[in-house]
Parts: sequence; C-alpha cells; structure tokens
Amino acid sequence: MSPLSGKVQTVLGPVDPDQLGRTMTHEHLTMSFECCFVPPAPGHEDNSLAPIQLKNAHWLQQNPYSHRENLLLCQEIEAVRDELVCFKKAGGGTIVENTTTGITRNLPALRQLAKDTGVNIVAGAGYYVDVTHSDETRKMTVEKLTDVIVSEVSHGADGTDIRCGVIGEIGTGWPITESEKKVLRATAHAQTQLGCPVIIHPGRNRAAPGEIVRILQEAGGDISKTVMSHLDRTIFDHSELVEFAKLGSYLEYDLFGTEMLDYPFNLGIDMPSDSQRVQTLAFLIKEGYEDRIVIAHDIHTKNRLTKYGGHGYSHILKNIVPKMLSRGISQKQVDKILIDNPKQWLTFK
Ligand SMILES: CC(=O)NCCS(=O)(=O)O
Repeated sequence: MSPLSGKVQTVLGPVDPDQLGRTMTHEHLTMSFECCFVPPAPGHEDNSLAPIQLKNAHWLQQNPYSHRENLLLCQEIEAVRDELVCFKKAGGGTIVENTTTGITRNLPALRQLAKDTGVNIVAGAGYYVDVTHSDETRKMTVEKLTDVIVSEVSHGADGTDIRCGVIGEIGTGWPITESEKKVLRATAHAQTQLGCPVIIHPGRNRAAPGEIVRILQEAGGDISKTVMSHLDRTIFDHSELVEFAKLGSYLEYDLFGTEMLDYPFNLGIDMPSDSQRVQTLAFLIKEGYEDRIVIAHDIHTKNRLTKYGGHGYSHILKNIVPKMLSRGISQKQVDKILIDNPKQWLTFK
C-alpha cells in the first residue's frame, strides 16, 4: 500500500482529504503558454503589441492567444497571490495547479503561494502536449517516462523536494501523436504504482476523450480516478456526452469565465457561454452523473486575472454557484461538485 494511501498530497505535504474544502480542479497559477501563440489576424497587429490595459481588455478577451505578453502568467505571482487571498475569503480551499513539463512549472513559487495564502495547492506531474516535448522526452521509453512521473510524485520534481499530487494535465492533441501516446501509457503505469489521481487535456476533437480513455485502459489505467478536462469545448452533442460519461471518468467543465467568438485552435468550435455550461451541468445531473462532475476556470492567460479586468479565481464561487442554484441544481449537488468529488478524486488509493 502507498504511504500516501488515504491522503491528498499538496505542495506543503500530505493532508487529510477533509481539509480540502471547495476545490478548483483545473487552474494555473504560474505558467507560460508561448507554445500556443496564434499570429494576429490581418489588421490586428497593433492590438497584438499594445500593452495590456483597460482599452484593449475586450480585444484580449476575444484574442487571448494573439498577444505574447498575455501568455506569460508566470510574470504575475504578486497578482495571483492577491487573487488567492480573495479566493479563500470567498470560501475556496484548494487549487489543483495543472502546469506540467513544457509550460514552465514553478514548484518553489507554488509552495510560497500556499504558505502565504493558506490555500492548499496540489501540483501536477508529467508532460504537456507534443509541441512542448523536448528531444530528450521524445527519446524516452514508456518505462523511463513512468520512472520520471513516479519520481515527481514520490520524491519531488524539477530538482526540488516538492512533490506533485496528481499526474497532469497530460497534454494530447488530435490526432494523438506517438510521443503523446507514450506519455499516456506511462501515466497509466505510474498511476497503477501510485494509486494517484490523473487529469488529461484532450485534443480539440469530439473523438479525442474516448480515444484517450481507450489508450489509458489498455495500459492498465484507473479511469474512475481520471479527470477528462475541457469537455466544454470538446463534446457538444448530448447523446455523445452520455456515451462518454458511461466510460466512467470524471467529467470536467473547466473553462468557466471564457467568452470567445472565434476559438482559434479550432474555428469549427463555438465556445459555450457560462449559462450554457451550467445548462450542461444540469443535464448531466439529470442523467445521473452528479458524482462525476468537477469544475474550474483553467486560468492560463493574464487577461483572466482581476488585475486586468478578468473574472479571476473566485468567479465560480461568487457568480456560477448562484447561477447553478437558480437553475435547479441543489446546494447538496453544488457541494458534491465543489467538495466531495474533488476530494474523492484527489485521495490516493
Ligand atoms: C493550459 C491549457 O491547456 N488550457 C486549455 C486551453 S483549451 O483552449 O481548452 O485547449
């Protein structure tokens, strides 16, 4: 049995699961998203280079990936610290910080943020999408990748003694590349050894979540302890969603606060509004999946911080919870989504 069995591993060490409280299962506190810069559309070059300020806040909301400085959340540790204090005041307890190798994980900063604010922070092990894999990562066997991931959870990552408490977000694109498949298999093998939670970033195609579950399952992964992220931009058809839900992973709606007309990573996708996200949660609850839903904002760019006019890490607690209640979701179901389900998921077997 793992020494972590029955515990949740935060950047300050293992804690009792009852200490977590309301939990955002998919956020970033310090990361860089330069890998995903999207050149501005013709005529938008000036906005792309302008400083981040109130008069271009709306442009940034619509074009967050076409502004290089906006992709450097890692420069905002002070602002993030202030936001975490507000998150705690709003009733928040825990943030799962999903930054993995490839998008500039900063574990010492996470540890300091946890110490300064009293918010529990759970850090992520493993690798982001293929475009961020180094030559060294690509050359590794599944066994070697497994060893690295196990070590990040058991001993510490990035040359520190700070231990990750979840594997992921493990990045995949569409189609899933060979290097990403190796990482998925290593994730499943590491999960088998550790009994730990896993969280996956699927490619932007409705077939991606199911294909990932198949790969993880074939490698022995525990799907009941796996979160499938970003379903809000991935599966829209309700019967397809139910078919996916039957596979048994947690279903994550983690783009709360994102309002965008043209989603540049797949122009065929219409990003839903927060109201539509709440409608989908109500649908999944009606279908019997209230034990499998988790939610978050996935903040990964500067413009989403309140410092820049964004919604911040407390948006769900302050605005989405009242909306859920007004749309027939009970307080007990809200507590399941924000407290009980994350607790179950994050507790080592
Ligand atoms: C950091 C990250 O991977 N965010 C997801 C953005 S996406 O547009 O939903 O893929």
